[in-house]
Amino acid sequence: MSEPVSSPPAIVATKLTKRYGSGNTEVIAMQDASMTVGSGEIVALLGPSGSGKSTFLTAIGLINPPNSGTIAIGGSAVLEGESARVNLRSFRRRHIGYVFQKSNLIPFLSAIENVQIAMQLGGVSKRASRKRALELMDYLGVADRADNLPSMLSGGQQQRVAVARALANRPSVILADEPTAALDGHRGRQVMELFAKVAHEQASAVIVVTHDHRSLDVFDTTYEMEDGIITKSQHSLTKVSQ
Ligand SMILES: Nc1ncnc2c1ncn2[C@@H]1O[C@H](COP(=O)(O)OP(=O)(O)OP(=O)(O)O)[C@@H](O)[C@H]1O
Repeated sequence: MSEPVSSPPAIVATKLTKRYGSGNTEVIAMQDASMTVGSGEIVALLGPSGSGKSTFLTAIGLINPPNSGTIAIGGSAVLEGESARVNLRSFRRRHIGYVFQKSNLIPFLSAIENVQIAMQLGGVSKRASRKRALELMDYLGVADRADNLPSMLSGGQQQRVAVARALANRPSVILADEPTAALDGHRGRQVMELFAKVAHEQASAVIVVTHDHRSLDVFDTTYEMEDGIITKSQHSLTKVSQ
């Protein structure tokens, strides 16, 4: 009998290093940062302000390449240092859902159009994209604001629309940078639980940068970042060994 073929981890980041500036103003924002995330795994990345969390996440999101190190997604080498091995824009659109600290919605499109456009750019019809957008917005409690412009929504509502947009294409990788900062405790918890559900049910790999220690129980693994260096935290070691 043949052995089952095991699929490669969804994300393998190896020894990522990023410097900003040079000479006196040089900052090493990330140093030899490595992380492997499996399909269906949800990971928290904690750490003080300025420790390099956004630098790491934007590197994995193919937005802000590292100076050195490699990133493989779904078993394919995508970035080797600053060199792209794929067309980053189309790869990002197909495989990565990103939630920024600020919602970054397109101001002249309605909330639902902001979610739909992510799907329509990939060839999904207007009708099908509207149906999925409404389902996601309903789940996130913003369906009643579907036809409003972002400027008519609260910060928390805008962020929930941004989460719906990130999930729209069922990406294999979801990256979220403090997605619950603008939400109250209850909504924040719901969003974290939604990410966990998406990870476990759609087999997406999810990395969430968070300061919210109240929701750490939803994560499979927890990493900490300090002065650009990433380590696996005791919390996740305890959880794995339970
Ligand atoms: N574009 C940039 N130019 C110069 N330095 C930068 C730039 N972006 C980030 N840095 C520096 O790199 C370091 C890491 O920043 P980063 O934003 O990754 O940290 P962070 O952990 O995400 O912080 P926060 O929790 O406050 O968002 C900091 O010292 C920051 O000042």
